[in-house]
Amino acid sequence: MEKSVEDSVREGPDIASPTTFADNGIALIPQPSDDPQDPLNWSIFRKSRLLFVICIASFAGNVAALAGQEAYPLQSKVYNVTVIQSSYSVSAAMCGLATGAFFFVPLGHIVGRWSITFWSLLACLACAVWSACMTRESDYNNFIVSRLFSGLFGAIPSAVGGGMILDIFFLHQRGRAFICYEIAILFGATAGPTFSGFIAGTASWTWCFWWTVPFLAATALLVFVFAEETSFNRDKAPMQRSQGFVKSRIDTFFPGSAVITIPPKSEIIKSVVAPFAIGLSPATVLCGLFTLVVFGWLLINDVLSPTFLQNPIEEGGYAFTPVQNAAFSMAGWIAIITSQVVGMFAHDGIPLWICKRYYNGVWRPELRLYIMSITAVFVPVGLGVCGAALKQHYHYMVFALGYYIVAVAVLIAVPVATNYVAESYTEHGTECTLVMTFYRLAWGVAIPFFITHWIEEVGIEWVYGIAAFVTIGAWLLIMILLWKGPTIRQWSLAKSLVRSEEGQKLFEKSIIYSFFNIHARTMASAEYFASQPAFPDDLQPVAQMATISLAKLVAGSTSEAEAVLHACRKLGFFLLDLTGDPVGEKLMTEVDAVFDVVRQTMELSTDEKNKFNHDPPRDFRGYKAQGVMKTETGAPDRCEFYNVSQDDLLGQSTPRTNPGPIAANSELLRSYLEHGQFALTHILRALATQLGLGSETFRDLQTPTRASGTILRLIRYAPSLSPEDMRTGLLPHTDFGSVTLLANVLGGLQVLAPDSAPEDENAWQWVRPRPGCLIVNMGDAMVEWTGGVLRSNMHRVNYAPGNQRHVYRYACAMLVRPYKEATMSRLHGGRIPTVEDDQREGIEIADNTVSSLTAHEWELKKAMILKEGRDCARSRGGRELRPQPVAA
Ligand SMILES: O=C(O)CCC(=O)C(=O)O
Ligand SMILES: [Fe+2]
Repeated sequence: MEKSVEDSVREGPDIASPTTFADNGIALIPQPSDDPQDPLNWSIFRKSRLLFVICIASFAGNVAALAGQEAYPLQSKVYNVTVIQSSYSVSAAMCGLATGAFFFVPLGHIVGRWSITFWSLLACLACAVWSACMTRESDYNNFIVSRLFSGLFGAIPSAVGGGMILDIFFLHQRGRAFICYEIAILFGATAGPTFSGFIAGTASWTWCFWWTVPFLAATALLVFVFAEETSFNRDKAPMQRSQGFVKSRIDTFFPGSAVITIPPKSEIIKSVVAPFAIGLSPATVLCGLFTLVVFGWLLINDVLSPTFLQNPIEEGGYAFTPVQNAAFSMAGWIAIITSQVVGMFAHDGIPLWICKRYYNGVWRPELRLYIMSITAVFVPVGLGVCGAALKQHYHYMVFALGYYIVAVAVLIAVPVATNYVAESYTEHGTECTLVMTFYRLAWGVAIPFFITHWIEEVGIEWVYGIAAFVTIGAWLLIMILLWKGPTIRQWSLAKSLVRSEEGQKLFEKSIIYSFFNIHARTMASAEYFASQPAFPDDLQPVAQMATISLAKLVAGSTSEAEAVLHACRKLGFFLLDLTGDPVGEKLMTEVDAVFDVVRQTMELSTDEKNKFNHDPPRDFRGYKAQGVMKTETGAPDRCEFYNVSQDDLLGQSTPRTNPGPIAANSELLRSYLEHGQFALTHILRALATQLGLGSETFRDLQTPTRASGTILRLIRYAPSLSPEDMRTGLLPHTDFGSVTLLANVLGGLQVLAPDSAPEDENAWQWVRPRPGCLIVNMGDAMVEWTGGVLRSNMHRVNYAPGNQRHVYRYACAMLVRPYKEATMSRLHGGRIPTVEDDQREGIEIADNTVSSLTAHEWELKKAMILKEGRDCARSRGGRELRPQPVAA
C-alpha cells in the first residue's frame, strides 16, 4: 500500500526558538530587527569606528576643561591673586564638567546627540581661545567664567556616549564598550593636565590652552566626518536617512533637518527631570555612593602625592623635583592601561560567566556588580600600602605601588557603575551616564576643601586607614544590590523609565561560554541548533519532507522501509532521524565536532588554504576557494569547501597532506564516516528490499572497502550581510554519486519542486534542517541503477533565511559514490523496469553510453562537463515501479 506524503511527514522535535544568537552561542540582546540599517546589525568595524569617535570626543571634552590644571600657580601672578584663588579656575571647570550635561542633554533629544556633541566641541575650542586671551590683570573673573563654560561644554561628549553604546552594542559586548569609553574620559582628565603641565613648564601658560585649539578642531572634524545617528526604533517603520555624505552631515549637525524623531513636549520635560529622578532612586544611590567613595580615594591620592613627594626629607617627604613628580604620575598612566586591559576580559567575561554558571543563563543587571568585588578587595589593600609607605617613609616605589593598586581597582569599578545604572534604564543611557559622572566628580570637587585639615586632625595613617574601612562599608551597599537589586530597582522615582533586560535568557543550557569569548563549544546537535539563529517559522515555501527513523530501519521496520522508498521516489530527499539509535546518536554528536573542524579550517588564512587547492578532475581532494565556481546567473559562488577522501581516511590510498585542523582531526572524520556508512547501509538495505532486489545489492556497489570517489565535503558559506549577497551560494545541481548524507544546521538548502523548471523561482522550496537529523538525498547513480525509479532531485544553496543570513553557514556533505569499477548500467530484477518497459512506456534514455561506463569513468565525464559549465542538470527519476517483480 502506498503511503501519502503527508502520512510519512513527521515533524522533528520542536525547538523553534525566536532568539537570534551570536557566533559564540550567546543570545543577542536586544534582538536586532531584519533591517540592515538597524545599528545593532552594523558590522563590528562600523561599531568600533563609532565607539572610537565617541571616545575621542569624550577625551577631548575633558582635556579641554582641565587643560589649565597645572597652570594656576603661574596665573596667580598674572592676576595678582592668591594661588588658592587662582585654583578656583580648576574648580570652576570641575563644576562645569559635573553639571553641564544636565543642561544640554535634554537639548540632545531635540537636535540629536551628535549635533550637541559637535557644537560643544567647537564651543570648547572657543573657550580655549577665550581663556588664552585673558592675560591682563583685570581678566581674572572672565578667566574663571571661561573655564566654567569650558567645563559645561566639555561635559557633553562624555555624557551622550552612554546612550549610543546602548544603541549599537549587544548586552554581551557592553562591558567592553563602557570600559573603553570611561577610560577615554578618565584618561582625558589625566592627560589634559599632564600635557599642559609639560607645556606650562617650557612655554607661556597660555599655550596650555592654545595647544587644545587644533586638537579640538581635529576632533570636531573627526566627529563631523564619521558621526552616525544611532537611535533606531525597532517597533516603528524605519526612518529614511539621507544617503549622500553632505546631506547626511547637514541632517546630523544642523537643527531643523532631523535625523531623529523629535519627541513630544511632555517627553522633553520628562528628559529634563529624568536625570534627577534616576539619580535619586535607591539603586542608583547605592551604586553611586560606592563609586563616589572609591573614586574619592583615587583623587585623594592625586591631591596628596605632590605634597608628600615634593616635601623635604626632614618633613617626611621625598624631596622630588616637579619633573620627578611628573614621572611619578606615570603610575597613573600604567594604571589606566592596566584597567583597560583587565576590563576587556573581565567586564563582559565575568558577568556572562556568572550568568551561565550560576544563574542558569538568565540575565540580570546586578551580575555586572560582581566585578566590583575586585575593587572592594584591592582598594583597601592599596590604601594600606600607601598609608604605610608615607607613615614609615618606605621607598617611594612602595607608595607608587599602593597608588597603582588603588587606581586600577577604582578605574575598574567606574564603568561598571555606569553600565549597571544604564542597564537599569536601557532607554536612558545618556541620562544615566551624566548622573554617574556627577556622583564621581561631586566628591572630587569637595576633597581639597577638607583634606589638609583632616590629615592634621588624625594623621596620615588614619586618613588611609579610615578610607580603607569606609570602602569596606561602602561595599555593603553593593552587597545589598547583589542581594535585593531586582526589587530595589523597582522602587525607582522614575518608575515609568525603569527598563532592563532582566529575565532574558542569555545562554541556552549546555553551551559552555568560553571565558575569552571566542567560541562556545557545542555539545550535541540540539544544543547547536539552539545556539544559532532560528530558521524562520513563517518562511514559504518549505519542502514537505518525510522523517525516517534510523532506529526503526535498524530494527527492520517494513513500514519505515516503505516510507524510505516512497520518499526516494517522490522527492529524492528525506530527513534521517538519528535519535534512539546508539550509532546515530554518536554520529549526531560528531556532527557538531565536525562543524568545529570546518570552522577552524576555513578560518585559516587564504594563503594557507590555497596551498591545498584541489585539481579536478585529476584529484577531487582538497580546497575549493569561494567564487571559483559559478552560480546559475554566472556570478561567483558564495561557498568554499574542502574535500576529504574516504580512501585517505580509511587508509586505502596514500593520503594527501591536509591543513592542520583536518590533519589533527582525522580520527574524528574517520569515525564520522564510518557511522555515516552504518546509517547508509540501513537505507540501502531498505531500498533494495523494497525494490525486490537482494538486500546487499546497492551496498555492494559502493562498499567502503573498495577505492571510490566518496568524500566528506566540509563547506562554509559566507554570511549574506548586504542585499546584494542574498543570492545563491551553490549552483543548482544534482549530486552525481549514489547517496548524500548532509549535516546542516542553518537553512539555505532548497529543493526544486518536482515537475517544475529551475527558472521558476517559486518552485524552489526551503529545506528546514532539524536537530538530530541528517538530510539524505539520492544521487544520479541511483537513478541509473534503477532505470529511473529513484529520484535525483535538483537542489541549490541559497542565502540562509531570516536572521540566519548574518552568520557563517557550515555544512558537511558525505557524498557517497560507487566504487571505481562498479557498473553504471541498470540493475535487473525485482521491480526495476526493463528496457522493454521503457519502450512500452515510451521512455527514452537520454544518454545510452552511460551503461557502458564504470563509475569512475562516469564521474570523470560528469566532472569535466561541470568544470566547463556545460552541466544542464535536471531532476531525474521518480518513475513508476514495475508492477510485477522480474526474476534477476
Ligand atoms: O550545503 C548544503 O546544504 C548542500 C551541499 C550540496 O548540495 C553538495 O555539496 O552537493
Ligand atoms: Fe548537492
